[in-house]
Amino acid sequence: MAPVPISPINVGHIDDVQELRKSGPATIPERFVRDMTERPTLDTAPPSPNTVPVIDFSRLVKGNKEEHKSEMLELTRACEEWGFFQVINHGIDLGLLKSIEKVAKDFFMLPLDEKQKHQMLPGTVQGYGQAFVFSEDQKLDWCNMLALGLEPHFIRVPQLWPTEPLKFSETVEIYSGEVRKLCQHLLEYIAMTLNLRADFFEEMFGVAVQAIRMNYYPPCARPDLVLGLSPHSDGSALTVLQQGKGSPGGLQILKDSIWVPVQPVPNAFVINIGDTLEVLTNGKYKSVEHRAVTDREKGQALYRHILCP
Ligand SMILES: O=C(O)CCC(=O)C(=O)O
Ligand SMILES: [Fe+2]
Repeated sequence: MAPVPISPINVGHIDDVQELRKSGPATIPERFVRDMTERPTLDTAPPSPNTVPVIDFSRLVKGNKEEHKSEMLELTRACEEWGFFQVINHGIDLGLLKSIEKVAKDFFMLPLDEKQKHQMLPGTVQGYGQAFVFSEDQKLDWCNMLALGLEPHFIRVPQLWPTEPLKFSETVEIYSGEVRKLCQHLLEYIAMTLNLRADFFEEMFGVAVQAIRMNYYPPCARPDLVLGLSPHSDGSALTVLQQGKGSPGGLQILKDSIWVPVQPVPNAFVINIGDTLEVLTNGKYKSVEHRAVTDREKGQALYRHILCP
């Protein structure tokens, strides 16, 4: 047993979901079982036109006039009607995408006591564990999380990698730099869809704070009873998600009162508008509620990156 951190918040006993899965895969402890109203319906395929818009980033950057214009219109529609879009042809090296997936997955596959050396303290969102647990009565997510805070100029990645520390830190740092640039460009195009100067947000935010997180949703014998991640909206300006290769999906967004799955597109990033942009645009662009569901057979590691002013 890892030492229980001393904290003024009593969050009760929190089982590690990967360990639960190993010891008694069919038993779902009560704290993970959702109330009827919250349980996911897993078999509802979305009507086909009802899918999250896909933005071809290369057409925004170097498309001809027509291509650029139609992509900008699609971006506007995505921000207004969905609050979510997927970005393809984003220019980030696909090898880097693979590497980040590997380091994330490798971390989650470490023995529990290795991971718990970086245990998250209750009420904080830094380190390994269950984030956002604030009380004993709260239902728990079927998810393990590794949260790494980043600072604007100096990216401080803790040495979390027991065997190859450099590989972990370096990969995360290089990747974060690339994702930051992509976010900045997207914010420029988003500003332009609002008839603002391209550098409007950059000027307003200054050097934005970046935070990164890795989520792992182990397979769950009863995906109908649990949630991988409770419904929420993000407080960020923009959030960037990378769904793992061969991922069973799991991200769902609330659209017209229906939970719509975001079908993974190979090598794409899923981008969503956070509360900050919703407020700044007076609600024209939406920060949409979303959640994650689990899969019976496949686990999924997900890399999440947020940019907040
Ligand atoms: O894991 C997912 O699919 C969603 C993650 C998410 O919404 C978040 O980290 O804020
Ligand atoms: Fe989120």
